[in-house]
Amino acid sequence: MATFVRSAFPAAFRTNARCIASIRSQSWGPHTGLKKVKIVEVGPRDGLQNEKNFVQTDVKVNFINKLSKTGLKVIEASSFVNPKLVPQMADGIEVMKRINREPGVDYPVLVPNPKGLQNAVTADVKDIAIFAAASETFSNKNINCTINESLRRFQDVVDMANIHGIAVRGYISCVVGCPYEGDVSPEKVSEIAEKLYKMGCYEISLGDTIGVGTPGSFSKMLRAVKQVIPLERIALHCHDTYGQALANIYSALEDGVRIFDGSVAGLGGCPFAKGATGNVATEDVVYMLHGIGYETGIQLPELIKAGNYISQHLGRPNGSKAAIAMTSKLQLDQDQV
Ligand SMILES: CC(C)(COP(=O)([O-])OP(=O)([O-])OC[C@H]1O[C@@H](n2cnc3c(N)ncnc32)[C@H](O)[C@@H]1OP(=O)([O-])[O-])[C@@H](O)C(=O)NCCC(=O)NCCSC(=O)C[C@@](C)(O)CC(=O)[O-]
Repeated sequence: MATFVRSAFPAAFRTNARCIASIRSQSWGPHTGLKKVKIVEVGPRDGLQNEKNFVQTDVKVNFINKLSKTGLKVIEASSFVNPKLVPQMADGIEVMKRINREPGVDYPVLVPNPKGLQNAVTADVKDIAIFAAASETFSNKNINCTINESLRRFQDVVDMANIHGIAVRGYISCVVGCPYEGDVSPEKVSEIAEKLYKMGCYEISLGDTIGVGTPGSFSKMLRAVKQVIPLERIALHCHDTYGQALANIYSALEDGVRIFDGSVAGLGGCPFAKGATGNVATEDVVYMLHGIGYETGIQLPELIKAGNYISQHLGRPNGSKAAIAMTSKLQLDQDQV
């Protein structure tokens, strides 16, 4: 298992003054000797952004409030993007103003540009995520600019975020495959990961946007990324289009990754990646991790209740196999939620 050697990285990487991430300083790497995993719940943002029918703000707020009671420490709550392109997230400021923010829980929102950052400041957001891609075509379709142009914009966003004491997470989409360009090279991913990390992102989430990855392609990609950023700053963001997400997460665990994104009930999809299905269901990830002996701090029955709540509102069955099995086993009747 590869372990990050701090001295291999320039001092500027370790003590980047622009990185507000001292408040995110908890270390998740295997070097800690602890079997701890951090879960980043993206259901309220990635899970809902592609829903055709508008989910009422009240429902979004209740959903996030329920997630806040599960032991999750990070809940990605919304995105501050062009509402004409992603109308489902148009109420992001309202959502952020109305949720009960639990102490010790972070509620990041996606921010693509300075305008989104201004909205984040208005909504008293403390944590944002910028989102780049490892494929030029996807970058253009998703955020209407080249990869290089997006990195320039993100630098402005990070600089503004630093002024306001807002921490910044970084995403990279299409880390193993692109819906338009096919295979993506590990070197391209590591190049962008390094730039986002140098910019001051406290964590880099590697997104398999269309869920095509396997443990084989993930392992090659991770090997490249681990050369340029500390292992404990790497997160994985798996979609389950090809049913590979849990296998990919298990394999990444073996490679030392300890931060995983998930979306309760397996909700999700990207409006700019046709055919991509939902994220890996957080309930399934937590069930697997607890089974192996990892601590997540999450109470699985409460998480299942939150997933059942939103599934009920969307009018479809919960997409998590663990949730379906445990709902009937624990008699978590949806009427109770
Ligand atoms: C990036 C932009 C904004 C560029 O959009 P643009 O068209 O290049 O920007 P613009 O500056 O020309 O503005 C166009 C209009 O958008 C407005 N606008 C501009 N910015 C904002 C903003 N922040 N908030 C609110 N409004 C905004 C702006 O005011 C203007 O309004 P108009 O004059 O037409 O009325 C646009 O392309 C966009 O919003 N794209 C949506 C991207 C998105 O949300 N994608 C889905 C999330 S990414 C994802 O799901 C992948 C991930 C993270 O989960 C990981 C993975 O799985 O791979």
